[in-house]
Amino acid sequence: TSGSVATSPIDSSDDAYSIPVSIGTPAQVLNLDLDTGSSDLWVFSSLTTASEVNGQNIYTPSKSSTSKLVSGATWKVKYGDESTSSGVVYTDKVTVGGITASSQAVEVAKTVSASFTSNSDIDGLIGMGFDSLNSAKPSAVPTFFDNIIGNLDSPVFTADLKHNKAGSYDFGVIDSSKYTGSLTYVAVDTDPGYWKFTSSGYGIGSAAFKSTSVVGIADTGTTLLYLDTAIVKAYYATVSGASNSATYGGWVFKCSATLPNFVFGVGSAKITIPGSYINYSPVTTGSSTCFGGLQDSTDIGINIFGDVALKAAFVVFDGSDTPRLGWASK
Ligand SMILES: CC(C)(C)S(=O)(=O)N[C@@H](Cc1ccccc1)C(=O)N[C@@H](Cc1c[nH]c[nH+]1)C(=O)N[C@@H](CC1CCCCC1)C(O)(O)C(F)(F)C(=O)NCCN1CCOCC1
Repeated sequence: TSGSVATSPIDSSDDAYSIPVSIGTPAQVLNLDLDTGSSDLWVFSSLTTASEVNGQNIYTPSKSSTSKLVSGATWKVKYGDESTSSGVVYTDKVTVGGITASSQAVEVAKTVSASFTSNSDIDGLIGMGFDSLNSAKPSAVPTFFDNIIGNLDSPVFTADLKHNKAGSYDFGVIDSSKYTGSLTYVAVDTDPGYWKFTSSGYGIGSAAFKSTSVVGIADTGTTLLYLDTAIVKAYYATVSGASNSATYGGWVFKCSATLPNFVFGVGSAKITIPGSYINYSPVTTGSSTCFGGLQDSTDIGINIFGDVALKAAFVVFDGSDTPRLGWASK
């Protein structure tokens, strides 16, 4: 089997990309953030503290004839941006892009942190990282991808994220109409559970490409591109008036600045991020100071090829026995 689901940016800054997910019988449709940087499928629910729900769609297990409580199971996740959620676990029928996992662990939130409450565009997450990152106790529960992979024509899902318009996630098929040229594959290190790979270098604008190994994760759940200090400094050295602002917690520049393209290498292939993608957004609405889409990864401790990078490419997440990532331009 194979399937495809449209994914849309939740806002004009492409802060995150959500997909409609059907849960239960009859179907309850929630908009979940497909996140390759984590491995919990969790949802706002009828069990979520009422004061912490603000406009999100909720999953009500008691209204589903196929829901089952997983006795004694609990979960708790904390994300890089310090947001948290926790609760209990049900199993239920989950369908994404026409593909159904008949008994998917659905982690039902009893409590969520303020940043989730304030984001009415996201009703939860569907983690597509490796199972080692799953937070359920006393034992981890499989991801949606893990549950369907055996039924897929090919053990893959692909990401075709776009700037300010709908893209798609496909499951079980690599649609060659969605990219140009050929796919270049790189190995994935699944420790500790991210889609971690080594980029072969970078180029700034028309400057010569610098061959150097850059280890990072392909993370659909992270908005920006986070790389080593040296690369980030070299990039913003070409942007007159750019500075690393303590006030705004990162590199900023005049919104009118012309930004050079940023190229990253994957094996012998090169992915070009248009300079315009590196103008993330004004630091506050209406400001003429803009925050960069490329930021320093030092405080994170790992380089992250987030949506700013991913939306410049077509990416194959290959979950075969030897996991790998395929990259192509588009
Ligand atoms: C808010 C913002 C200025 C636009 S942002 O650029 O910070 N964007 C957020 C995502 C977002 C978009 C829209 C609204 C709200 C939040 C962002 O990029 N957050 C990253 C920032 C980060 C990463 N690392 C350090 N900082 C993050 O936490 N991403 C996680 C998913 C997010 C969580 C908040 C809600 C949206 C989805 C993530 O899963 O991709 C992750 F990989 F970064 C992460 O935290 N993975 C957690 C893995 N743990 C390891 C231990 O076992 C449990 C799982």
